[in-house]
Order: sequence, then structure tokens, then C-alpha cells
Amino acid sequence: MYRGKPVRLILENGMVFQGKSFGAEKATSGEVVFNTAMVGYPESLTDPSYEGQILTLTYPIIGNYGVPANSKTNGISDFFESDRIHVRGLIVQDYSHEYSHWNAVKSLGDWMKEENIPGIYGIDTRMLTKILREKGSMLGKIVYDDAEEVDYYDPAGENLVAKVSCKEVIEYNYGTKKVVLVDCGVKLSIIRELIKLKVDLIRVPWDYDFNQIHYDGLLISNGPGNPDYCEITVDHIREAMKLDKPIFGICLGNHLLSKAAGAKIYKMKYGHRSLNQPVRKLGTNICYITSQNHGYVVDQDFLGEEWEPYFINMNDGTNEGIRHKTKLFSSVQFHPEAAAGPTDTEFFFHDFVEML
Ligand SMILES: NC(=O)CC[C@H](N)C(=O)O
Repeated sequence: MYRGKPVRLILENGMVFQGKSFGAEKATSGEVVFNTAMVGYPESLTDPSYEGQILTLTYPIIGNYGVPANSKTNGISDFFESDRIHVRGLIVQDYSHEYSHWNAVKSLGDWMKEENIPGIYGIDTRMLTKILREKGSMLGKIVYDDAEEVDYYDPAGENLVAKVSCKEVIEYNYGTKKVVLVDCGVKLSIIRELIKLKVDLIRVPWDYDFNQIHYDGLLISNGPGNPDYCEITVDHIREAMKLDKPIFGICLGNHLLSKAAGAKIYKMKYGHRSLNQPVRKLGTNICYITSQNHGYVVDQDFLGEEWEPYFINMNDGTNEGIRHKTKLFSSVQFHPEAAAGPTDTEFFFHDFVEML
């Protein structure tokens, strides 16, 4: 049954898709990207790395398990990846007006209304994804027949990390070993993983000079947008490398450590956004199935000679991590904290804490 106002999705190449609205009734624009996961919309919507993007989901039935309460433990949300929705819009095939789940307290549409985020359904998202795969990620907008148009918005033109990073230092004192977490738009699951392992966590803004702090290990978080906006963070990482303390980076953290190691970053045609990306550990036949959400990737050909590629994507051969040949510096392009997705690579957090 189709309810909701008529609304259109327009791509920058001029293609128009007619659908119905759910969530907030407002026009929006952003970069249209697709995720092929079957579950995980509460996690994806609140993942700060989606800032500036309109997300389309290929799994056809969305909303059927509702949205959990924003309950918190020690001040940290139990089920979300940040304190708000970061996508600028959501495109789905069949929106479930009814939901059922032990953990749900509201519908996806009601949550999006509260957070002022529009959605469009009734779109063949698999067809749309084929178009995005063919032509590459595109800008797009969701517009109402009876309302004002909006301009295309290109997230690449803005420093999104500055928008989503914490504004001041936040401490989580759960242990003795001190870990500095550079918050470029950190997913809360990363913080939950580290707290579980009982470290003393110092979460600092993306541009904070953490080299003035005495710490045992440095973790560089995920985050949205073009890594070229984070040159100051790269400078701080380069400085930190002189200390020989363990450094680990996740996703945008892989881009930033790689830049500090001399590599270049480029934008992929349509990115990796799913919960089943196969990565192989180089020099072995070990393959992990990983959770991913990134549009930019490391060109490992420019890595300094003290560095080596660590993991490789088995679908398209792109870089999935780097490591220093002799020091405890490494980073991965995928998400060991999962959320959503497989927890097979969660051991990276244990390994990192062991090194401290
Ligand atoms: N999840 C992330 O950290 C994303 C990294 C980067 N913003 C990209 O899209 O490639």
C-alpha cells in the first residue's frame, strides 16, 4: 500500500525517479551512494562517515524492524553510532510502515521526521544502483512536486570532518593505558570496543595537537569526506611517528596514516559500502569478510619504502590497509568494529591494546 506525498529523486545526469515520501517532508540534496547490506539502517544512518550523502539501500524491505531507543551506558549510546542521523536523505524500495522487533520503540519514518531527514520509497533501488555502478556516484536531490527546488550539494567541497568531530577533549577513564583517539567523526562502536578493553581513552578533535599529551597508543578514527581536508591531522601523525608508540587507523584513519607514509588518495568510481567485502591479508591466504563504508582509497604505489600494503580487496584489488615494516604502525580500510556487519576482525582492538 502506497502512502505519502509524491516526491522525485533527480540525479545530476538528469534522470528522474518518481516515488512517495516518508520521514521529514523537505527537499534535500547530496551525493547519492549505495549500500548493499541487508541490515543495519540505524547504524548506517548515524555513522558520521555518511555526512553529506544520500543513501540508497539495495535490500528491498526497509523499516520492518523499526528503530531502537537511544539508551545509554556511561553516557554512550548503546545502539547508535553517533548522536544524530548524518545522511541527508534515504532512498528505499519498499518502506515498511509496520515494524516489529524486541528492541524497537519507533518507526524509521518517525525517527527521520524527528531528525528532519527526508526519505523516498517506491524506487527500484537495484536498478538505481546499477546506474550508479555504471556511471559512478552522482549528486542527486529529492524534491516535492509542490515545493521549491533545491540546488545540488557536493560534499567534496567542504571539510566535513570539522563538522562532525568533537569540539573539545573528552575523557573516558576505564584503565591505566592511555589511548589518544583522534575523532574525525568516530563511530561510537570504536569507543565501545576500547572501553570494553579497559583503556584510558582521550578523545580529541581532528585538528588537536595530541603530541603534547603523554600517551601509550594512538588511534585515528573513521570520518566523512575527502581526506585532503585533514592535512593538519596528517602533520600531527607524522610527528607522532617519531615516538615509536603503536598507531592504528580505521577507514579515514587508513587514508591519513597512508598520507603520512607518503601515499596518495583517490576517489573510487562508486566506493565500497556493504557488510561482505572480502579482504586478503597480503602474504597469506587468509581472507576476512568485512564491513565497509568508503568512497576514497589509498594508491599504495606511493607508499614510502619502510611501509607495505597490509590487506587487499578481493573484488577489485584496491588497497585495504597498510603497515610499517618494523614499527607498530598499521591501519585498515574496513571496520573492525563492524556495526553493522561481521565482527570477524574485532581482534584488531585486542591486538592494539596488547601492544600498548
Ligand atoms: N568510513 C570512513 O571513514 C570513510 C572515509 C572517507 N570519508 C571515504 O569516504 O572514503
